[in-house]
Amino acid sequence: MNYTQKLHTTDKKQETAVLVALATSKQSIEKTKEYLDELAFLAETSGVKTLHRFTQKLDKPDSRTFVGKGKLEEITAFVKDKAVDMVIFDDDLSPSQVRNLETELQCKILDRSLLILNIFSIRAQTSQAKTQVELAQYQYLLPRLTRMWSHLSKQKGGIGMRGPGEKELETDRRIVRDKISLLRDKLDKIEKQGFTQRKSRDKMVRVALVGYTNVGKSTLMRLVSKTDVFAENKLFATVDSTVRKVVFNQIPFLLTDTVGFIRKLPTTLVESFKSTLDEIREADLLLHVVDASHSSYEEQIDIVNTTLAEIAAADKPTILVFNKIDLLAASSGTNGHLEEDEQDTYNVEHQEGHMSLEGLKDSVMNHHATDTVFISAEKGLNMDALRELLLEKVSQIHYTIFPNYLKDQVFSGENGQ
Ligand SMILES: Nc1nc2c(ncn2[C@@H]2O[C@H](COP(=O)(O)OP(=O)(O)OP(=O)(O)O)[C@@H](O)[C@H]2O)c(=O)[nH]1
Ligand SMILES: [Mg+2]
Repeated sequence: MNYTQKLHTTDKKQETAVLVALATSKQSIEKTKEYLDELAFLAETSGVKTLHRFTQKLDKPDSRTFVGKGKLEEITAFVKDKAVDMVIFDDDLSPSQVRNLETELQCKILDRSLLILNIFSIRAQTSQAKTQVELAQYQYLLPRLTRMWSHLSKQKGGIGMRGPGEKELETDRRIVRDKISLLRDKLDKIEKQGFTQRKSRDKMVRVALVGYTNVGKSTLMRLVSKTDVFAENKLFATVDSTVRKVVFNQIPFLLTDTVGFIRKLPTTLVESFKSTLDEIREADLLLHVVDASHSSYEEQIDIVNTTLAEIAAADKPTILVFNKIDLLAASSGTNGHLEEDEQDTYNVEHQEGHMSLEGLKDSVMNHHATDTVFISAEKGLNMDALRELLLEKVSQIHYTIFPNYLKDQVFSGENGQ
């Protein structure tokens, strides 16, 4: 697909963007700024450089052009002056808004969903994940197939290019619908295989790592399962789920690393990733990993819980794992210290005004009734506490599901290793 063409750092010239978001009656200016940080990080993960951010206070988005007239002129001038490749909006735009904005700005117009879809398409490794992303992209595209929004236009490169005429559009829509049903069939087949695979693992307790993107799930997975799992300071480093067998004190369990969540995760993505998310839905225990150093960790917990509810995986036994405690303000003996140049600006920005580990613990005690543990997966801090809690929970579940486990082990002559 043309509009999903990968924006890579390998491109000769790095693509540039300006970001736009509104502070509305429902969204404070502080929140808006924070969302823009995240949007810039998403752009960076896509290989796009952010040159400037525009915010505007409006009660609600302008129905024609999202921002008001004056702000649009300001953005247009900047885009012309700096020959900016694209303007990225933090909220979804209607097809007519896209049309009007394209006419005015004369460059590519993207929204957060499209950016996330693009990153997923870069990251997907397995044929299942690739198919899921492609399905999500076509579903995103279908209602937006207007004159200005077609992927089937000539090979101009980049994402969100100008489209063809009305007649070709009808053909395009038909092609997209056919493609969607084809991809659904393909996914059905892959899912059937996956189901058989999962069934054959029935004899073990299943634990899934869940959490907001970039909180350290893969880092923790690597530490616990002692295997190489890809982790990176980028959003959505993991799109495919990985399963590893872990044995603690003779109790085996399966640990799954899963795709991270984010605010405004495109619904088409959640839908087409349903089967990957089955790993979460079918888990016996969730390790909900939280970036304790992020100023909005509470909101991120809420977003994860909401997404879990959407995929029918709420109300499972859960351990809240507060990670990255090495980045908290030093006041406790367990704190590690991170060299300043080891962190990128994103982390630094979010470190300002941070509470200490004690402050965090107090606040968590007051808000969360679930089991909690405070660790640093990167520095290996407090891992014993996590292991202990995990072992306790896993054994509980293990002996509930497999009451005859020990007996079976003895009679089959295995030692449970
Ligand atoms: N300082 C610090 N950094 C950490 C810690 N754990 C993970 N990180 C860093 O956080 C970044 C994200 O880690 P990942 O393990 O890729 O996070 P993830 O949750 O798997 O992210 P996605 O797959 O993108 O959802 C990486 O740069 C890690 O090195 C920690 O305890 N302390
Ligand atoms: Mg990951």
